Amino acid sequence: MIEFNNISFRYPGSNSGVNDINLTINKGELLAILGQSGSGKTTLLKLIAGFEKPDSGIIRVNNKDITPLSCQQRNLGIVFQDYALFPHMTVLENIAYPLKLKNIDKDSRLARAAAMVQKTGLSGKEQMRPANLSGGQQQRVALARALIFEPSALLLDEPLSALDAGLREDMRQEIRQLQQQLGITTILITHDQEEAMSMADQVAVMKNGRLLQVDRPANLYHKPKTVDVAQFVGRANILPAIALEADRIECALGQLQVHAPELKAGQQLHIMIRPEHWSPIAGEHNTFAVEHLNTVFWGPTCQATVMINGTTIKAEGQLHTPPTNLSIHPEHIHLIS
Ligand SMILES: Nc1ncnc2c1ncn2[C@@H]1O[C@H](COP(=O)(O)OP(=O)(O)OP(=O)(O)O)[C@@H](O)[C@H]1O
Repeated sequence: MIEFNNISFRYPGSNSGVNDINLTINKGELLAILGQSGSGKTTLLKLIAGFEKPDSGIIRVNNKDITPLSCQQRNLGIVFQDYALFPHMTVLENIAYPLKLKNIDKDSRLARAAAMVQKTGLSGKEQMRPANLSGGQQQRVALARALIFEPSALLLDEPLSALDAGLREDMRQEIRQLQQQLGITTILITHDQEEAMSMADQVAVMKNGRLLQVDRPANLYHKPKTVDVAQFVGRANILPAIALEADRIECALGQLQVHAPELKAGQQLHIMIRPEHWSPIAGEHNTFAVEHLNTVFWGPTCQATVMINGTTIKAEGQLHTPPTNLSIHPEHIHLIS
C-alpha cells in the first residue's frame, strides 16, 4: 500500500510543484497518474522515489513512513521512459545489477536473474546487449531489472512512450499481467488516457499540481466530478444548464429530461453527453431535429458534427447516413454541479 498524506512541494525559487496531495493505492493495485504536460506527475514520482523531499506531509509504503529515507533505503523498483539500461552489459548482467549493489553472491544473482528472464519473456536473449534488442525487449529488461530485488512497490514513468502504437498495446497487457501476477503495488505515470484507462485499477487526474479526481476508470469516464475532468478524459459535449424542476433542465439545446430527482429549480450546473450516447433513432424523451454539418469516417464508427438549435454537437456511432434526428436517453445525461 502507498499513501500520500497532505503532500505539498514547491521547487525552490518557483511557484511550481504539487499541492495538498492525498492519495491511497491499495496493496497489489495499479494507480495511473494522468495529466497534461506540466501538471505535476513527474514531481509526484520524484517525491515517492526520494529524488525530492516534500515541504510538508508524509508518504507511507506498507504503513512505513518513507519520507526521511534516501532513495536506496526506500526499496522501490523504477522504470524510466528511456529505460536507462547499461549498454556495455548483457541482458542477464543488466537484470542482475541491482543484486550486485546489494552484495548478493554471483551464483544467486545469476539464478535470480535467470528466473526473471523467464517471467518477462526474454528467454534466449540473455547474452545480448541492449543495442541489439527491440524497443519492447529493452522495455522488458528494464522491467525485469526493476523487479529483481523484490521491491515494495513499482514506479513506471511513461514506460511505453518510446514504443510504436501496436507494440504499446501489447506491452500494456503484458505489464498489467505481470503486475497482477506478482501482486505488486504500482504507480504508472502517463499522459496517455487509453494507457491509464486500460491498465489501471484507479486513475488520478492531475492539473496544476493538484489532484482533480481519483477514481475507477469507468467512473472517471461516465461520472466525472468536474468540467475539467470531463473535458480531459475522453470526448464530451459539455453545456452550461439550469434546473427547471426535478428531472428537468434547460440548456442551449432546449429543455431536456434528465435523471436527477434531487434537482431544485434555479440550480446552475453543467451537463455532459458522451458522443457515443446520441442515438439516430427518435426516443421517448429528448429527440431533436439536427442540421448535419459533416461526418468523419473512423473505421468501426463515424463521428458526425451536427447543429441542434444553433449549438454544435458531436455524435459517434454507426452513422453511415447523415442523421436527421438525434435523441439522448435521460440516463445518459451526466450532471456536473
Ligand atoms: N527542477 C525544476 N525546477 C523548477 N520547476 C520545475 C522543475 N521541474 C519541474 N518544474 C515545474 O513543475 C511543474 C510540474 O512539472 P512535472 O515535471 O511534474 O510535470 P509533468 O506532469 O510530469 O509533465 P510532463 O508530462 O511534461 O513530464 C511544471 O510547471 C514544471 O515546469
